Amino acid sequence: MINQVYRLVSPRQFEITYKDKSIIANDVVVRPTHLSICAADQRYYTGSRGKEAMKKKLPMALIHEGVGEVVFDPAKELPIGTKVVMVPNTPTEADPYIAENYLRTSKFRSSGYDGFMQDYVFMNRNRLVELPEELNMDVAAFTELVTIAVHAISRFEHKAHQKRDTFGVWGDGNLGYIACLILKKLYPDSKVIIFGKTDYKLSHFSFVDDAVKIDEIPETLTIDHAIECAGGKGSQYAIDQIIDHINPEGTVCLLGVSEYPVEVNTRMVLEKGLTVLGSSRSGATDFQRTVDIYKAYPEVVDYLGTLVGNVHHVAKLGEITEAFESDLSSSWGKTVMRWKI
Ligand SMILES: NC(=O)C1=CN([C@@H]2O[C@H](COP(=O)(O)OP(=O)(O)OC[C@H]3O[C@@H](n4cnc5c(N)ncnc54)[C@H](OP(=O)(O)O)[C@@H]3O)[C@@H](O)[C@H]2O)C=CC1
Ligand SMILES: O=C(CO)[C@H](O)[C@H](O)COP(=O)(O)O
Ligand SMILES: [Zn+2]
Repeated sequence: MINQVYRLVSPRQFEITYKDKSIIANDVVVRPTHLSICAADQRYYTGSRGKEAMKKKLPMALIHEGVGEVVFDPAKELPIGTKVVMVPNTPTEADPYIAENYLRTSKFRSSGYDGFMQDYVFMNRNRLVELPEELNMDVAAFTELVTIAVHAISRFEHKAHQKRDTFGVWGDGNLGYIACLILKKLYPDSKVIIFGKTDYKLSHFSFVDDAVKIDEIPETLTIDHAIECAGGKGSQYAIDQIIDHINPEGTVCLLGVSEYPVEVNTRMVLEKGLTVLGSSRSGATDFQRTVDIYKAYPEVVDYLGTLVGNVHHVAKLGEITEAFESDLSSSWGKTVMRWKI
């Protein structure tokens, strides 16, 4: 069959490519229904990802956050119409010590390999996690971003000491919101504090124990562990504040992506004996754990609904551009594309 793939060819310019795909292979064929735009997609779309990466990775279909419906399963295990979340990471080997998303051989969709902006996506069945039938699909669209927080917290659980009375999360955007929400569900007795820049954004974090503006942090405020979700230039400032306010032997989870290296006060990292734990992307087990969380705590899905920002009906190429442009000018939440193309 001929599959249409919607690729970014240069900043702000998408083109359609036609790819011949065999449906006799073992792959399950999924029709994407709801896609969501990540900050990483925007760095490619706007060209801010850096010349070298742009040259190396384009042309490429963007989007690694998405859900869809099964249209064909050669093994007939998944009924047609089954709702699934698609795992963008594709490992090519297994390792007993290194998780699939850290293997240098793994392929990650929309970072060098075609993402989900296609008519049909062909996937190994171990890259699909079944979703509850009644799930809000606008929310489900950005499940991958939820898995990022779940993955980082899973790593934290294995590596951090057991005193977990107070968590600090830096970054009053999408990932910060999700990290606070998952922490509050998994550690209901712990205090979760969000540190951000903007009152209007902080007002959305209704479930946290405290919301603090980063220029008004009391000197005496301390936390046991921290998650940094600021990214970009904000990362450096956030890491500095985390190091100032974290208790000795705490764990600092770094999630924000910066295009340029940031400076870290290593002297205080040493003096306080901190563990700095970087996390990137996620794997199939994180997707399963995330869907299990949705099932165990349906209210999590309701809270995630607060993050649904602009919802776009996308039926033609120009409407993809409209969705990306409106995402750039939106101050809160995720942009979802209902994929009708
Ligand atoms: N590690 C991983 O696998 C993943 C990493 N990411 C990365 O995480 C980062 C956040 O993503 P996302 O939440 O979607 O982006 P958002 O832009 O929605 O959130 C970032 C928020 O942090 C705020 N901020 C900036 N500087 C600081 C600071 N010093 N202290 C506290 N808050 C600050 C920003 O405010 P303002 O806009 O006003 O500057 C913004 O509200 C990005 O870099 C993204 O690429 C995303 C997905 C996966
Ligand atoms: O968003 C992400 C995962 O959800 C990662 O930040 C993204 O994969 C980083 O990739 P790139 O190197 O292409 O920016
Ligand atoms: Zn992403």
